[in-house]
Amino acid sequence: MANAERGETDEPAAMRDRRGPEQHASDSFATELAPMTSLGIDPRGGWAFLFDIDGTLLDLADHPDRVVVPETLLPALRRLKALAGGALALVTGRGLGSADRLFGADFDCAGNHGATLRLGTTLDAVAAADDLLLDGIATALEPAIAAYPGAWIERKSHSVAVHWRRVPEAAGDLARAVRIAVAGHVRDWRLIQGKGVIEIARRDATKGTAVERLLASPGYAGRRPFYAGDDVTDEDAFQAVAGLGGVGVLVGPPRRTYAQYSCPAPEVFRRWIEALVEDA
Ligand SMILES: O=P(O)(O)OC[C@H]1O[C@H](O[C@H]2O[C@H](CO)[C@@H](O)[C@H](O)[C@H]2O)[C@H](O)[C@@H](O)[C@@H]1O
Ligand SMILES: [Mg+2]
Repeated sequence: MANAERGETDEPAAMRDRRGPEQHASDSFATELAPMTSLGIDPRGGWAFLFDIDGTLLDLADHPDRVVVPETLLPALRRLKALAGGALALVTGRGLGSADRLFGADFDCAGNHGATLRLGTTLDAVAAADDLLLDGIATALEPAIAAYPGAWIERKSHSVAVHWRRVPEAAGDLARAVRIAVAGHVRDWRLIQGKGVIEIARRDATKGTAVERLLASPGYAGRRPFYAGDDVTDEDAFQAVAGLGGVGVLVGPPRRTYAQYSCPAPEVFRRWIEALVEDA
């Protein structure tokens, strides 16, 4: 992926955040991934299936509201959920409402990069929101955004995301503006440089903590996690899943990752899910 799309660096932001001075970027990263086709998964075999949304289940689009949920995907996910005894959850950077608009509220969902969790109909706000701070940051960013028509701010319950997918040349300036806006708050807030976006998110909630929380929840506890994701924020989840004896699949072009398996594209991943439930 181009630097402009990720921001200014190829190094996963989630990694930079976590790494202490004594560690090196290559620690624990896989250098070669096994193809996902070499994975033998029995959907009834005690797995908990955890899927990222954008770039994993769904192809990326130029705006989060313009993604398409292929009509074969929902029935396949429902069937997989049934085969897995209900242990299927979405783990996304989107807010819960945004995820539910795409998938219905049929699936458990960890939203906002781990800051929120909905299990069935039970909403568990894992982390406290800080509306005052996030509103202030969003307001402070408005002039920088206005300089680049096509860039925009997504204000979520627990984060602010600045999108530049439509104006990749804005990546450097906008990332800089976000760093400045968040400068006095880095003790509690971190930056996630994703695909065409930079997000301000809580430090105490990640997709890794979401995985751990899910796997400690009724219906998931005692199962082996299977996690598929595509972006830097999924690295926290891959690491958590590895620690729980599970399997991580990186969807998209190979890169340094804590996942052990690879899948070239969301379309291939969807076909894998469909074949898995058809064969079961
Ligand atoms: O964790 P995910 O489920 O992968 O969600 C990550 C972010 O997804 C959305 O933005 C990304 O997808 C958009 C639609 O394809 C795309 O236009 C944008 O450039 C991507 O960054 C969503 O808007 C964010 O809130 C999520 O954090
Ligand atoms: Mg993703």
